[in-house]
Amino acid sequence: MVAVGVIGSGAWGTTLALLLARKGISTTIWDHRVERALEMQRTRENSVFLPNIRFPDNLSITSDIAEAVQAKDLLLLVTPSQKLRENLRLLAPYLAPETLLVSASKGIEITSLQRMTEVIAEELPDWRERIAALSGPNLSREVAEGKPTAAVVASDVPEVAIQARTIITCSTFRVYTSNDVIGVELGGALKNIIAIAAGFNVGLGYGENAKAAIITRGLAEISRLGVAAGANALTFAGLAGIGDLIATCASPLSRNQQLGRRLAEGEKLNDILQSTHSVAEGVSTTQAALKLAARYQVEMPIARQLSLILFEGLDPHKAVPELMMRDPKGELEGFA
Ligand SMILES: NC(=O)c1ccc[n+]([C@@H]2O[C@H](COP(=O)([O-])OP(=O)(O)OC[C@H]3O[C@@H](n4cnc5c(N)ncnc54)[C@H](O)[C@@H]3O)[C@@H](O)[C@H]2O)c1
Ligand SMILES: O=P(O)(O)OC[C@H](O)CO
Repeated sequence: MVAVGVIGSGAWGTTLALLLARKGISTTIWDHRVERALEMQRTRENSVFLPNIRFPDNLSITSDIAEAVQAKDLLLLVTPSQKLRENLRLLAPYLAPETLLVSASKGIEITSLQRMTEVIAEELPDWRERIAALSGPNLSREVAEGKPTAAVVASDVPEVAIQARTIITCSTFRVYTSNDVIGVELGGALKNIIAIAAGFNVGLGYGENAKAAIITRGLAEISRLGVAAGANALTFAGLAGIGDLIATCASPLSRNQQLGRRLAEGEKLNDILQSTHSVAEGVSTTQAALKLAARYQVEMPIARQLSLILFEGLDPHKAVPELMMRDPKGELEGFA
């Protein structure tokens, strides 16, 4: 029988655990805090991130990392991206040689500028050939409620992507495979920057034209950096690219979009971050993306203006005209 461990019990880790358990897979979800694990065991729900969605009986919750990791066919790594490395170090002693490692986190490690699968490969070199990344337009609440959703799992090793797809796919969650790990991971991470910008659009009361411009010019920015980093440009026309941009820029369920809206409405970044347990990956990804953009010498004007607003106090009302009045350009400049 297939057994899966899920490292990280936020909204997405819990949702993926629910999907797998509902499919009949023996699933163990790990929370790094004993008291939260005990509470979920007792109440059989994740009242913080997914209230009123009951856990199936074959979903176990633990704060014992060995129990979550030992004898698993697949481990889903779903921590905030800046916390992945420390968790890999914690789980490494218990990992079986045949376990597949699938990252479902969407971010870039700010200290190393590595994608999540690069962090995994560096920390766990013996599992190099067993790593994959899962991404796509996957707002957790909709997935947990069983609404039809599609995603993509990418690996350098085709059989690994296929094995992961077989384990994760179910009647409400259709998983495609890809061999473009760079594109799938960068699409998922970088769209969070654009989702924050889309939140500004909501908060500032701009309309649908502006939203469409943010999505399409955001896609141009993501694609420029992605291709320079080695991704296949076509990946950004797929689920991990435009697909995820549409979902997060359109839906008020997106935490990154919510953060942008609240900033535009006058709240301070630190106050917003302190007011929530949820991770808005776009904040750290904006910093990481601009460093990568400098490395690859590509322009990311939306990310740059967002960074000035987030970290240097630029007034969003000034940021937008500055963005609009940059040097005129051809639409496809920077691609050829
Ligand atoms: N929520 C979604 O809809 C969704 C969908 C796809 C991908 N993701 C990605 O999944 C990742 C996790 O997001 P989420 O939405 O599940 O989280 P969340 O924002 O709902 O909650 C954060 C989680 O991180 C945990 N955490 C904090 N510090 C930790 C540590 N040191 N070690 C382990 N866990 C720690 C918290 O306990 C909490 O469970 C992010 O990279 C996110 O972008 C989220
Ligand atoms: O809520 P967000 O903004 O972290 O987005 C969640 C998912 O990444 C959507 O695909």
